[in-house]
Amino acid sequence: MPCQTSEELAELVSIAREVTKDGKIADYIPALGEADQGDLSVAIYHVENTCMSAGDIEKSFTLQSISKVLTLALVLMDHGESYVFDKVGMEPTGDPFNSIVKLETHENQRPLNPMINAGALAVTNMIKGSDKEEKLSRFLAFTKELTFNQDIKVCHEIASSEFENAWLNRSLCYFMKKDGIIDGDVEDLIDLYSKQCAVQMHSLDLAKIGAVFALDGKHPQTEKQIIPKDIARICKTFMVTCGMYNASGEFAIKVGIPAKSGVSGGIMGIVPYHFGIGIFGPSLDKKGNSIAGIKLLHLLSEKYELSIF
Ligand SMILES: NC(=O)CC[C@H](N)C(=O)O
Repeated sequence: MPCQTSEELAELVSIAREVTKDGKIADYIPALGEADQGDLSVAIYHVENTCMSAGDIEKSFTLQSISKVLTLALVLMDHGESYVFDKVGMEPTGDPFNSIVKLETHENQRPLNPMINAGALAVTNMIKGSDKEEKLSRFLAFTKELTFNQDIKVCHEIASSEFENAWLNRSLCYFMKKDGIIDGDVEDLIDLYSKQCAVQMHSLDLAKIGAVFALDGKHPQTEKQIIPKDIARICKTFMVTCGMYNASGEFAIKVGIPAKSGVSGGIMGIVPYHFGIGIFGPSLDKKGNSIAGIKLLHLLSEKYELSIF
């Protein structure tokens, strides 16, 4: 079904686009640095299978940290709650997403939650599969099912760019290996994680994944229960408490919807039982969230009273 561009949505995008100049594109993964600072797109996918979009919707982007929600859902389905939360905690952190400090100073060596890099790497390590290829293909199959789009693939340029520069993520892995949180080959894990983060899509695909979570794990198009309701609930709760990194508290107050962002500038938002939101705006604020994406969600939430609180 083709999207209809709503004028109202386009107007909000043009207001939000103004702040793109105040942010910065992430370049610690060099290939991400090629994005256009002024880009902003949004798609809204309603659970009744209608959608609206505005802005640069033809632009694709990589999931980056948004993929952490999907791998969490997958490993919870693979192993169940107690296995997963034995290795990764449930508490938010005031530290940046890639911080290593709590692994050493926290009394329990588990990473604090699955939305920071340490926790996400531990989660990726738990994906079932005989080797990294099988694990990646299971993750891709899951993403294709969620988006109902068989064309979803990994952007190998961005995956390699991350792999070649992931020194801090490697450090997190070796630290966790010492404590028995992860096992296996660290290079294989970094390869798999870099590829998972480099899965590429459009705002509409992301909005559709949001719609699946909005329906407690049921796909709006196929009506198949892709994620068990309880697991969808756990993922949404983490999105509220940790989804916007160490800006999650302020975001919960100002916007008030479960959301997850990535350093590519993507944000997935969920308005329970109504719709999923997919945003792409690569200009980031100081905490690594899409600066115009947050502005746009703020405008949408105020105008349509979207806060769940
Ligand atoms: N915040 C993010 O989106 C981080 C994801 C990125 N791939 C990393 O590990 O650094």
